Amino acid sequence: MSTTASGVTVKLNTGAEIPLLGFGTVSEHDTETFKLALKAAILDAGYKHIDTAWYYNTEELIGDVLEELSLSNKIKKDEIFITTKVWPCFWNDPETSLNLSLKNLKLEKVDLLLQHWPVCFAKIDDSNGNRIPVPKDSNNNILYDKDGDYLITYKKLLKLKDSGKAKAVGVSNYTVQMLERIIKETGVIPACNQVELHPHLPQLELYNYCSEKGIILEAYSPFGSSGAPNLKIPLIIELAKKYNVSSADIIVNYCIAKKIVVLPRSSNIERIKKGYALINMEKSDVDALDNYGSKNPKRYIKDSWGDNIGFDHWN
Ligand SMILES: NC(=O)C1=CN([C@@H]2O[C@H](COP(=O)(O)OP(=O)(O)OC[C@H]3O[C@@H](n4cnc5c(N)ncnc54)[C@H](OP(=O)(O)O)[C@@H]3O)[C@@H](O)[C@H]2O)C=CC1
Ligand SMILES: O=C1O[C@H](CO)[C@@H](O)[C@@H]1O
Repeated sequence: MSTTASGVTVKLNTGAEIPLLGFGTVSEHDTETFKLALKAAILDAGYKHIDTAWYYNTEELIGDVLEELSLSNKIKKDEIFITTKVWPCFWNDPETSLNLSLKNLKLEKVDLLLQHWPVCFAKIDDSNGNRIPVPKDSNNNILYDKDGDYLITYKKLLKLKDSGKAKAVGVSNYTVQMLERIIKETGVIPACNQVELHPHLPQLELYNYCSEKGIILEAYSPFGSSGAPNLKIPLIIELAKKYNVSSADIIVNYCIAKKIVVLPRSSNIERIKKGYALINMEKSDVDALDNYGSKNPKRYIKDSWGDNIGFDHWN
């Protein structure tokens, strides 16, 4: 067993290993800060998994860093597990989205391709021919495609897997009901479902369903997103004292103990270099964290298109 969180893996239903710790790549910073953070994550903290998306506008920077590190023989590109995602404005042509991502990333294939949200936006290009990520009318209302269906996107993703450009395909922001529908209609179980998940939102019903079906759950916004509010939860601070680690280590290990892929983000080089300690968290502590979040569920990512999915806990 590895002694650092970056070395622990779990098997996808394709048979491929996925590292349980992945580097989140939403960025609120300039391009140089982002690249330095990513280099520290790979070279100092030993990250072997990067989570990105066409929507984040960081794919090209990731591609540059991977190219630089591989040309200087510091890494081999195929040692790093790469996930990218198809945004809802590409719901009906995910191949276009994947091709753009591969060009940005300077790769021939990705390890995992996810449908980013089970919603379908209208396809509108700007005057330069670039797809508008979130199309809106003059009243600022999002324009959905009335003929859209997330099942169509999933079926097209399965074809992309057959083409070899995506080694595995999965979904993101799916409910149990949505998973049941795509599995019933296609007979194919997605490799993973990436959702908001942390001790304030343990998603136990989804966790039990995915465990039973062999779908790997991935936890986004583990720290509660910008400002990391989850690090201040009293129970987490208490457990950090008990194990003599940081609050961030407790959240990462809560996920690892449950075999949930965890995707923290940071731009702070010192923090990134430190990585996350791997601890043997007692089951009673994992259960206590589950219990905390089940009693006080809190969702931090409240994108308005989530309304269409029927997410609860918008408090
Ligand atoms: N599929 C989807 O729809 C979604 C996927 N994601 C994925 O999940 C990733 C992570 O989620 P995200 O919402 O970005 O946020 P996180 O929950 O990872 O939190 C990021 C924040 O935590 C801070 N932080 C990190 N470590 C520490 C620490 N040790 N002490 C104090 N503060 C800390 C960071 O600040 P600092 O930079 O200063 O360290 C930053 O402000 C994304 O980057 C993306 O890859 C996210 C949202 C939706
Ligand atoms: O993946 C995602 O990141 C953004 C910002 O958190 C969110 O809108 C999207 O689902």
